[in-house]
Amino acid sequence: MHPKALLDACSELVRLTLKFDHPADAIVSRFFRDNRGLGPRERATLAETVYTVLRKKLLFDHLAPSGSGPKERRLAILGFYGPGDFLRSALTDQEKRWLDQCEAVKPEDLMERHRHNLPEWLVQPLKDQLGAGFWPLVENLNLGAGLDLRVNALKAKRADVQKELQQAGIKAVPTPFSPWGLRIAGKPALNKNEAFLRGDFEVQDEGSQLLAMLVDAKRGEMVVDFCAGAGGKTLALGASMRSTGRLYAFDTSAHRLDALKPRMARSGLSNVHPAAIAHERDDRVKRLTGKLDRVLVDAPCTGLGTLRRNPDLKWRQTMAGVEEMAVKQAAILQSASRMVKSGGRLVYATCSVLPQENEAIAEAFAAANPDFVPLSAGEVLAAQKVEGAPSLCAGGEDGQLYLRLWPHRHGTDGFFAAAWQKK
Ligand SMILES: C[S@@+](CC[C@H](N)C(=O)[O-])C[C@H]1O[C@@H](n2cnc3c(N)ncnc32)[C@H](O)[C@@H]1O
Repeated sequence: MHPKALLDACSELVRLTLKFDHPADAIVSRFFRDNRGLGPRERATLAETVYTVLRKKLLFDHLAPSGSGPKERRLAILGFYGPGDFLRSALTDQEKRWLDQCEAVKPEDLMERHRHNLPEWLVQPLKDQLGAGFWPLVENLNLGAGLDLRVNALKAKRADVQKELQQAGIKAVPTPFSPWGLRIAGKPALNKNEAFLRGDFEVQDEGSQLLAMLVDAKRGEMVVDFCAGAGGKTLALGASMRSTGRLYAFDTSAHRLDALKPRMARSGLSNVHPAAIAHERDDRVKRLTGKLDRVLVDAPCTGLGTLRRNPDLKWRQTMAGVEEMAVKQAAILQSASRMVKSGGRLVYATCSVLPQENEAIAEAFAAANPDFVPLSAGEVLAAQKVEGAPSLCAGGEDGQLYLRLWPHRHGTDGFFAAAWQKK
């Protein structure tokens, strides 16, 4: 594609994304579906340009007014993903001079907001938690996320999958904490890979794998994945149960559960029972009162732990939205907890980094439910020989009560999890 045409396409995609009426990944996928002639390189340029604009929106909004032409074009020029001379061949002389000026701006001369590119309401909660770690997080969020795989322990060994990928020209290294994880450099297409089609692995962030380890579902047990969605964690739980026992995958979205079905077929699991529920107090839930060995509540959340891959979320969420979400999270956790049997385990998890969705929910639940005894996430993971388990945790007297993962510290998305045992 000619550089000018590619820049025009980038500008159009930036324009569509900045309406914020749908998630950026959905808008990008739709754009690709509508423009089937785009090659892999052009797609990469388009997607990365849009994601850079979303990541650095405050800075680019600050620089854009000094240029001319449609705003989305100026933003696409600033965020363009690709060689500088390729981009410059699409620009007018005036645009080239403007871009030179923008590139000459030194970070130290910028205001703080133009360096962190975060909405104000999100800055303080992050600074309060991270102190000096705030800026390393900011830098990490700009790098984008890697690609992690979870090897399906039911079907394959990690070393064998690693070798097979290597033979297919894909370099993968074991993840540092999860015994099932492989981390891949770049973003190779995997959906036609033979090992993938055989069900030997799934794409899953190492953080999600660690959540499944915290649940530690065993052979023959009765387990519920309460907010199963497309079943990422369901599949990990099913494999750790070695496809025995009974694993219910509940979700209010039948549409999301539908996406679990082909994954289940590949995985070889025969113990998974997906079921759409109307809400968290559904009759299905009531019928299982006191019957479950393990219940995972992977609660709906703001997703602010996934900003590396979903940078639009910081512009699509608000503090009012967080508060609304917290009410829902508390209600789901309370209702799901009724299914746990005496001696059983309850795990509450989010992919958010905000205490309002995490510690606050866990603390309020613990205070209202003295029959649930908090478990130390650090101890649960150390018992499964997760290396450096305490470094993955925070909270409680010994700093090991909750699983608390951060992109800049652990190379995963941001995750929180709390676990309890029912008396
Ligand atoms: C964080 S996502 C789950 C991701 C999934 N566990 C995975 O690993 O791929 C949260 C899910 O909660 C579901 N949900 C929202 N409200 C719910 C409710 N009241 N009861 C059960 N599920 C709910 C959403 O449809 C969404 O799929």
